Amino acid sequence: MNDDRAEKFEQLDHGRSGVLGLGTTLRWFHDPLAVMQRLAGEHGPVAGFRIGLFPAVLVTGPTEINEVLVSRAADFRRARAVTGTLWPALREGLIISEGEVHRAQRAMVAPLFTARRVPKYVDVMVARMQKHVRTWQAAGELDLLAGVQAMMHDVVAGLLIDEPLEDHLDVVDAATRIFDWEMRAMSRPIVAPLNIPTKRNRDFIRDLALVRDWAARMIDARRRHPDRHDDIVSAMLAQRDRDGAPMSEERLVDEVLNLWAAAHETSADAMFWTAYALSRHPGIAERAGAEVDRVLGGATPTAEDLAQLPYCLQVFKESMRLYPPSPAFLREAACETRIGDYAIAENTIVFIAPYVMHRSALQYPDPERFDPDRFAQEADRSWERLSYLPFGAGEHVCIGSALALLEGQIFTALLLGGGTLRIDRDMAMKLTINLRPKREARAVYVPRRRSGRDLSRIEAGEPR
Ligand code: HEM
Repeated sequence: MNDDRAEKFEQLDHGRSGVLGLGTTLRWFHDPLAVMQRLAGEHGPVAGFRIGLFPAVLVTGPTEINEVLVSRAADFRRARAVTGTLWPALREGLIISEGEVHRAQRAMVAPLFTARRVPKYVDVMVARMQKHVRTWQAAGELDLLAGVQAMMHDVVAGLLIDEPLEDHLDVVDAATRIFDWEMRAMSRPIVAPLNIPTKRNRDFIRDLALVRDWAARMIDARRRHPDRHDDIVSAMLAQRDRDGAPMSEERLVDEVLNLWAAAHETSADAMFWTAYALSRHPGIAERAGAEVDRVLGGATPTAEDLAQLPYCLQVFKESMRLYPPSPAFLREAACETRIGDYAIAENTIVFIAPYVMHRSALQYPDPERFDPDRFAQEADRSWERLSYLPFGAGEHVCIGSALALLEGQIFTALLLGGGTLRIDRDMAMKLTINLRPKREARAVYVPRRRSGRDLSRIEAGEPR
């Protein structure tokens, strides 16, 4: 333990074990979001419970979350249940690596995603998102989750490799199935190990080989012709560590898969919930739409325009408060330690739940209300550092947060530039690894009129 005063901390009650404790475990797999809310309501920011035989703790207070992720992070490692399940797909990339491997890899990749560098990617994001939003407008109706997932594959693949997605559709399909396999594996109590040849497992192994082979070819093409490409894979190839060595071939392939997985799933869910929140709050959509009209006047947004669209960014941030794409993430106590007032035994599973903290009245006045003004530039936002964690914190904090904020702001502007979505019912949420809608969300795209013109007909590049 990194603190030798352990004896003064309370023992955490994990409830009953064995068959008697089965109720919480079953409820957890049925509806983890509800169980988390209940546990935090009954026991406060550090709540003990059990998943099957394993002692677990739910951490939902800002100070206590900060202990786990930042100030006492050395006492907590990635949960082995997660790393074991995800290893075949993600291997030694950033998402599940730890220690020296993680630090070295992060030092190579982080410079590509700084707030100064990411505006370079705006044009790719705009072009690819605009194509999809226009298709929705033309169709008039869509399955919103499928729509944003396709859009974000296009965006993320376009950032990784500067080639048309249409030339790589088999790879996108395989990547989609790999990510689905991961989501499923993470949200089931029992999963058939990969060496059992179920159809799902055989498909997964085949898909993985296809995507890794594709990534290796993309890397090779960029290694042979460094001047022909300007994308993230080329930028990773050009990176050097402290000793001047490049990333190995294996690590590069791992990282392509890691970045694609990390960037795609979370971003697609963030776009889904933003569009959904706007559809349920027409007044806020109207206000953001007026900002878009004033600044863009129907033209395609550029990196310079984004500073003039603060309310679109506020909308996106508030959507990630109420609907954090990563509602809970996992750690495991690497030694005997403590969280808040409680002693924590080695190997205890630790759930960190921004979802619960973001909806707590202790942190946010009227927490269930969708109110982008919480994030207004002139508002007091001193709470943001500790109480708002859609991107996590500490050494594993999201490497793509600056990019994700741009994506969300651009998406909001593009969506509202042409109209707004209408979804006629409240969507229930479910937790996979991410926050997903429980059921299909059919959305109707309603074109908006500005100054007597039908915005859905305004083409890119029209003078403002
Ligand atoms: C709205 C979109 C996004 C959300 C909500 C999000 C959320 C998160 C969270 C909560 C973590 C930390 C998990 C933990 O501590 O266990 C994380 C890590 C990570 N994210 Fe994101 N993310 C988003 C977009 C992106 C994008 C666009 C990229 C790619 C450029 C990305 C790449 C990563 C990577 C590589 C990690 C692992 C970092 C490490 O452990 O060093 N994410 N993300």
